[in-house]
Amino acid sequence: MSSTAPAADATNQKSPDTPVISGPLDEKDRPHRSVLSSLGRLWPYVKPMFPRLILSCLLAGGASLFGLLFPMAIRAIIDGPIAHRDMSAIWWPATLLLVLGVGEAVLFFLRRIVINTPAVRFEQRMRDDLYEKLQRLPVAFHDLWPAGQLISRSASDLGIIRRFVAFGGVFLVVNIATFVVGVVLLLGISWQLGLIVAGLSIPLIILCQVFERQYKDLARLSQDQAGDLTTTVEESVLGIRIIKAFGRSAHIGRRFVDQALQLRKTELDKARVVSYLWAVVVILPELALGICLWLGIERVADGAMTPGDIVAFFAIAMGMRWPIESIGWLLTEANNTAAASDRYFEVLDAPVTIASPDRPERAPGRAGRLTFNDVSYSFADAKPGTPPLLDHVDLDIQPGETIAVVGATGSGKSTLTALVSRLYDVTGGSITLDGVDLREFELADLRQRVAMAFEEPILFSASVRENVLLGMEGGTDADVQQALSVAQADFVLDLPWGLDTRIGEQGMSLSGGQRQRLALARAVVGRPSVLVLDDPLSALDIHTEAQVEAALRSVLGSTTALVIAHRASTVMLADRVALLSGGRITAVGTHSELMASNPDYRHLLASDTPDGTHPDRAGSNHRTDSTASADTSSTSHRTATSQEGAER
Ligand SMILES: Nc1ncnc2c1ncn2[C@@H]1O[C@H](COP(=O)(O)OP(=O)(O)OP(=O)(O)O)[C@@H](O)[C@H]1O
Repeated sequence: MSSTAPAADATNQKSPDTPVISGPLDEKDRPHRSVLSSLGRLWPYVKPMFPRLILSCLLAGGASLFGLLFPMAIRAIIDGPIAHRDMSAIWWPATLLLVLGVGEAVLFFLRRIVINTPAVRFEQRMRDDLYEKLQRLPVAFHDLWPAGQLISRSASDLGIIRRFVAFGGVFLVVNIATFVVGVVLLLGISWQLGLIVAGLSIPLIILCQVFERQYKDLARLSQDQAGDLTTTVEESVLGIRIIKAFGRSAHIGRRFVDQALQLRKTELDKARVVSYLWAVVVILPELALGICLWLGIERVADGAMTPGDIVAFFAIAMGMRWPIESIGWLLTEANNTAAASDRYFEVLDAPVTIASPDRPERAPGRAGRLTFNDVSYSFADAKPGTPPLLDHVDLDIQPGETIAVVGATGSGKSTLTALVSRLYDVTGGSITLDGVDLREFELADLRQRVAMAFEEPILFSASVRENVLLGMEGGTDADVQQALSVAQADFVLDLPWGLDTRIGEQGMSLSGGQRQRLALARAVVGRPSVLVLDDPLSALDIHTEAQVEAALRSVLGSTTALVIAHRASTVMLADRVALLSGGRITAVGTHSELMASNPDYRHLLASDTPDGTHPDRAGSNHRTDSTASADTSSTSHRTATSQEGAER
């Protein structure tokens, strides 16, 4: 056995360099970043489109400059042909006006053309990276993150970021540049009046800093609240049957309304802060222009300025109003984008704690000996000091052997089986497959060797064939049909379009038992070395279960299997049974040995007939003994709950 796998501590005391998986952080736990630093993190995505962004800035800047030069042409008309009553000289400033007007429109049009495609690609690359990261992040991450938070990050947040990078950011740069160029032009016309307008920048800078401090937190809060709202909508859509069956629409509706009201309050707080900013941003230029008008008229009267000067000055100053006023709105967008960027990178920065090793083991063959060596496991969010859920578990499963894991509800059976395909990694000890630590396999390779079927069968919005193969390379219709036959799921061949019938969400409705059998077919289709069955037959009636088990035996004869069993009928599939109790495997033996010798096991699998035989199984040719096929006392509960969840 290779020994390069990392040794892990069996307790919940994490070493300082263990990457920690956490859910969305509270505000107090988040690192504080300035808006610039949050926006700066977008650079790797912005970089490929940077030349286009520069071009876009130049085009928008050129258009704004044309706008600013407009008044200069008017000044030339007033102080030239009009003042000298010489209309023959009007043609060139008039032509200039026309060129400037058409040029401004053409440049704005070109700017849009130049930036549209790269902006859409930019958003797509960010979304692809987020999706790819979500696929690589371990199940422990997804356990802790509400789906709505992830959906909102990959949808609305990315829209906010794209709009700012392609539009808001460009105009923030262009409008600041327009302000600077405008001030230079004004200083050229009259340095005294120009200084008054230039002085605007001082209160504006102070104001922006105060605004940033107040607004960014609110922007973040509102995006988080929108994520929570998305989670509520998602849960109520997925759980609509439960909500309706319990008549809880009003209750869930109230929860939604409460959250929506919180979001509304935050949006109103944002609007309040923005309105203060806007009020000042709009008033400041008006004040400056008022002062300039008063002084300007005096200067024209004194002959220090021509009428053309004053008209040009005010036309330029008026042209600068929008760039100044829009700074308020653009700062709002910058803050929204910074908050969205923080939210995006929180997911991208999350550690991928379960990954392929640098030099994976390429052990051939499929003997399938599965060994748990002193395995411990604690959930990442378990309180420090709580005992591990699994504690020093030792179990050796021979190639081709089927072991049933039996234990009380919540004893850790599902967690134990999830360790086999590294949905979670052991926190102590190791699991080996044919002597190789699971952490030394390439993940894709491991998950080809180990297949799982869960009690809650998830089907995707796709055809039967796609659901069974789930991307398995080289899978043929013959493979699918064989797997369907093992899982007793041939019923799909009678569906309207056979293997092409769309099922899953928005597809053909299937019953819970039918879905479980399809999920089982998915598990067996790849002929894995190890099959992990997490109570995948719980929704089947006993007759169908017996048929599936009979068909499964042909597969299990050559496949190592770990089967979670809640009822004796499922235990019947196994060669041996392992009892999980208090985090440990406390007994291993055949069903009859444990029934005879272990009171805990007897208690868990208590028979429902006086002689221990199930009425439907007595006399059948299953591997059985006098106590074998009885359903457990917990069966009715399990079946009820699984039907509640699974039957459609
Ligand atoms: N992601 C998680 N984070 C923290 N605790 C968890 C998580 N998932 C499960 N648990 C807890 O771990 C314990 C074992 O859960 P597990 O699903 O493995 O039990 P089980 O034996 O399969 O139960 P059942 O028979 O009801 O399916 C439970 O107490 C459960 O609440």
